[in-house]
Amino acid sequence: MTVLLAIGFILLHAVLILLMPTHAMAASYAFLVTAPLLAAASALRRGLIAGLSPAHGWSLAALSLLLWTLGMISSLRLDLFAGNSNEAPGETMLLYILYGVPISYAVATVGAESSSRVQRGIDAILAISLGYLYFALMFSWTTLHGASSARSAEMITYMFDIENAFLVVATAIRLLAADALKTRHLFGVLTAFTMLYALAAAYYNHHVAMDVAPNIGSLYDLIIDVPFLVFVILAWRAPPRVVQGLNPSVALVRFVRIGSPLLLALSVLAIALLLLRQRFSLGVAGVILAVIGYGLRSILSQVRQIEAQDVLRHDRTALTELAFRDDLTGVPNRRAFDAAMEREWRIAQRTQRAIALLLIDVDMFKLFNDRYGHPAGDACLREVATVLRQAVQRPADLLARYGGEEFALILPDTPLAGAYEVAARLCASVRHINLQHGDSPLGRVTVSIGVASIVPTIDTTPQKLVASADRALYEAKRNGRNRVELAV
Ligand SMILES: Nc1nc2c(ncn2[C@@H]2O[C@H](COP(=O)(O)OP(=O)(O)OP(=O)(O)O)[C@@H](O)[C@H]2O)c(=O)[nH]1
Repeated sequence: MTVLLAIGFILLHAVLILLMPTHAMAASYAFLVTAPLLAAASALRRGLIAGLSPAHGWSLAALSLLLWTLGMISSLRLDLFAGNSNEAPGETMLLYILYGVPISYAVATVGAESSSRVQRGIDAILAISLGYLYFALMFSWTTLHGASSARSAEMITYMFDIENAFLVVATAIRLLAADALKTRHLFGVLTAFTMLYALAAAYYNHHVAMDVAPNIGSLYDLIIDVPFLVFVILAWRAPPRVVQGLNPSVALVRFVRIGSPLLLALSVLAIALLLLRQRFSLGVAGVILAVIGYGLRSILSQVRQIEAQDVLRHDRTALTELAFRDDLTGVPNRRAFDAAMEREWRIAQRTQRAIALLLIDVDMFKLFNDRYGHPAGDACLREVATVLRQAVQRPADLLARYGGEEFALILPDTPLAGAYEVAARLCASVRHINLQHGDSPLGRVTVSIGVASIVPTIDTTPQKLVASADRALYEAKRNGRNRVELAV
């Protein structure tokens, strides 16, 4: 439907030029102003549909198109009401040039790394400076009344060529590296538009305006309608399949995401360098601004990267903590026990010092659960863990929940006698909290502890230490519970 309307638009444009030869200029201007206005309206509409981040890009596209429309209106005013005869009046040329600034800003900022306010502020300052430098460069070749010579008019045409080529490359790179469909749609439309516009403008500026038809009102004007109408058609519909199917490589996406904010600084630098010959101090100021803008942006990017790394490191530490901690009791879990045992065993092997292991089991815990319920059982385990943790004194000792109602304590550099002392203290500590247990002979919660200690040799393993402590624990249970037994 939009395609048919666009064809109708062009046909009507042609028919009116042919039917009204005396008013061809006015008739043609009406179409040349309407076409970019329609494109701006369709960009705004798409922005409203797309929502947030790309909306900002669509609004910038609309602003670009409006600036271009103003350029055409300015040309209309001069041609129809001021009897202009110069091809390159400054005001009109400037508006055409400024049209590229919002698109450049969109290329630099949409979906890019510039999410902080300061970064966006720097981008905005650079974009405005870019506009001002364009302005200065433009008025070094022309005045409000027009270019002083054919050479100056030609220079302005080249400036358009450079700007248009730059916009094609910039939008195409963003299209190729857009990972989100909405961003891809935005830059897909902008790439198609800037390409067609660059071709149309180059043909019109170099061939039509210079040689065959210097004034508006010829059939050549239809060429100018085309890019804007294509913009309307593409922005009106949902993204076509070819755009949906693009699948950029992660490396390219990252490169462009990080690099695109630098585009503005580089553009300011390029225009400032061009200005150096005509307006030296302004050119130098532009170069300095570009360098400072680039530097500040890089610093801010690095600050954000370091912040992100800090958050990651913090999260990783928290995750590791979680992975090695028992949820219920807060003491290290079985995984942490295994790692610690491995580590301490190797140290003991190297130093030839004894390593002791205590296996601590809550007595008649099944009956406790049955009588008081599972939640009360959980609370009991938490309390026992707290008491055990408090009773462990050396920093190198590691208390862990071994499984179920069983805890384990690794005591590096501890012979059997010392380990027995610790076990007896733990046993007494649990008894002294006086946690009621109606089905236990003592009427309160107690623990049994099996103790083993080994000086590791070539043919012993940590598993042997665990098995010895386990046998001792079994003995403690068999001998009446609430007691410590040593492995023989
Ligand atoms: N509430 C609670 N109970 C648990 C948890 N883990 C294991 N248990 C229970 O602990 C009980 C252990 O029972 P048993 O292995 O028969 O040992 P016991 O009843 O303590 O008997 P003895 O060890 O011979 O004194 C089982 O009923 C398990 O369901 C836990 O995280 N919370």
